[in-house]
Amino acid sequence: MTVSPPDMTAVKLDDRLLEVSGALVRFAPGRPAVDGVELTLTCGRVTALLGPSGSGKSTLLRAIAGLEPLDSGEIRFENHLWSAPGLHKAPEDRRCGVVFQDYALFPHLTAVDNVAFGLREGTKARRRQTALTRLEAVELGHRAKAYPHELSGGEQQRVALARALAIKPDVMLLDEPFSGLDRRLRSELRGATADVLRQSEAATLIVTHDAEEALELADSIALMNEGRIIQTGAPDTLYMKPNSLTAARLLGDVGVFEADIRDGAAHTLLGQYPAQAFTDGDTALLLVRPEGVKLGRADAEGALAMITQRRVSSGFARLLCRLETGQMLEARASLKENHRVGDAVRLSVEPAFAHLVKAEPDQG
Ligand SMILES: Nc1ncnc2c1ncn2[C@@H]1O[C@H](COP(=O)(O)OP(=O)(O)OP(=O)(O)O)[C@@H](O)[C@H]1O
Repeated sequence: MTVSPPDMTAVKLDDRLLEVSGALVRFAPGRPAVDGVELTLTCGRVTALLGPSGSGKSTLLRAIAGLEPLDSGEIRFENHLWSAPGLHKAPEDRRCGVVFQDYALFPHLTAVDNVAFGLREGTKARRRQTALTRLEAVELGHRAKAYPHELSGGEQQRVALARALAIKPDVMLLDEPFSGLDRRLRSELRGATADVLRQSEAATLIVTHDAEEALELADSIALMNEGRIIQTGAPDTLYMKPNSLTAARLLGDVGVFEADIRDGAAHTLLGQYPAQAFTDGDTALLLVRPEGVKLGRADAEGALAMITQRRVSSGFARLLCRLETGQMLEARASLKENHRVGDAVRLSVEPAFAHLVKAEPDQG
């Protein structure tokens, strides 16, 4: 049997980190825009920064790029200090590639000249050749001579990506890079963009407020709320095991049920669930993802409910069900199943899609 040698490149990339610790940015009295953020980005990996509007995502990205000074905390790349109070490495010395929401292409330069703009080394002809290679990497070599206004939104996005990658950055920062594109194009570009970014071996941070986008393209997701990172982890872990109701809601629809912890189990309207991490008397919430809700006939086991709404989504039906207590729970069903509004059903939940979290005073 042949044993492959260890992949030294991967090991080396994993060791190249951008580390944000205790980062705080304050624009005005009151809650800071970025409030003590801890975040690590790894070279060769794509991290999505997901959070609601105003949660501080762009400010954090700008602080990493060197466009916003820190009031406290620090930012280091490979242990070299980039930012700290009173210390600020200039943006052009950080080897950060940045793609802004509006792409910020120069309208008077062709695609290839836009990409060549940031290159400093070599003759003009050499820089153009490098720019062309970068454009080809995003499958736009054939549009090299086009001006931005002659390019579609998706093509402009790829020119901006090629331009940011042209300097072979250590860190790539993208602020809502797909937001100006229609839904179909957005989904097409996501996968391709993530592949290009991984191949670039930069540590990548993509800011988004679209959960589907974050789940689809990232190796890891950092959830941001009110200036803080509230949870980080692999997409599926975060989706299935959020650490709070806020984290769960940032990633998608979730049903919420009070859970009474007794004898090591969580007692809920939807049955009992193991609750090893809790002690008797705790108040917890059972969070249920719609994909895990099973619908049985009215004479089956489970909580009795009535379907109050049926909506067709891409590839499945969303069924809104009202339990006897008046609580609502969303379920997903195949389009071929003949569920109708007014049908009585029994609801049960696949344990893998149910997750207990601590109840917080402001949650409900
Ligand atoms: N230059 C600035 N001066 C004053 N306040 C600012 C400035 N930039 C951002 N803020 C405030 O800081 C907070 C965080 O803003 P930020 O743009 O980082 O959020 P965001 O999560 O990126 O939001 P969105 O998704 O809407 O872009 C907001 O309350 C915003 O109003």
